Amino acid sequence: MANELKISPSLLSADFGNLKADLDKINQSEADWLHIDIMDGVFVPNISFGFPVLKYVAELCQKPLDVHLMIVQPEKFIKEVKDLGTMMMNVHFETCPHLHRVVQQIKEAGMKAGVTLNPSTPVSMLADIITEVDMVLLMSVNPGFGGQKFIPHTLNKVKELRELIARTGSHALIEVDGGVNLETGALLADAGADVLVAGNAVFKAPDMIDMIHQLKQLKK
Ligand SMILES: O=C(CO)[C@@H](O)[C@H](O)COP(=O)(O)O
Ligand SMILES: [Co+2]
Repeated sequence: MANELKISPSLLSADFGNLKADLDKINQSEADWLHIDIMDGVFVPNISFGFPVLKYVAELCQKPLDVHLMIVQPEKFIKEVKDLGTMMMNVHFETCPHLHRVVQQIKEAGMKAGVTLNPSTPVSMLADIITEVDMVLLMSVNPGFGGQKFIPHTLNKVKELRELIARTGSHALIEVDGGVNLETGALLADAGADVLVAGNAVFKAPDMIDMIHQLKQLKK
């Protein structure tokens, strides 16, 4: 269904001692994508996983990969991201002084291009690029860690972005990342989000597959 809410579980909250078991569950679930957070300890105060580990994840995961790069100069890694078989490459607005060029490079490499905004970056900063991007990823926490509390102002940003997309005829999807659970997810779906990223809510749930099913039921 074109209008269905998409769910992208965030690998950062997986059990890395049992990664294969968690990925098997994702494969069996109604998850639409797998969200992968790459951090460099420079743009954000944390380091996550690199390409040797992700190569293994990509081999095991049957869902399209939604890669979120929290690194400086993300354009240096377009080839490595593409080689994982990535569907959507998300770069941060705050790390790309030449954002238009980076978006074109991602698309030329054969991936969809997403642009991510930190909580303090206004939606209006995307006015001149919105028709070029496939997705906008709104951070609803400050990036760097899973398990943080949802920032409610994100709901206003989703509505504002929905208006910008309608006004410009952009086809961009709206994805939201950080502190998403059944409660905040319902509010986001209502505000107009297309894709919800959920880390702790999915991977720490007693029944991951059922939690993904419940998130999928939230209506846009
Ligand atoms: O990009 C990030 C954090 O920087 C996210 O993708 C988190 O991994 C989401 O985790 P939860 O807030 O849903 O636990
Ligand atoms: Co993320």
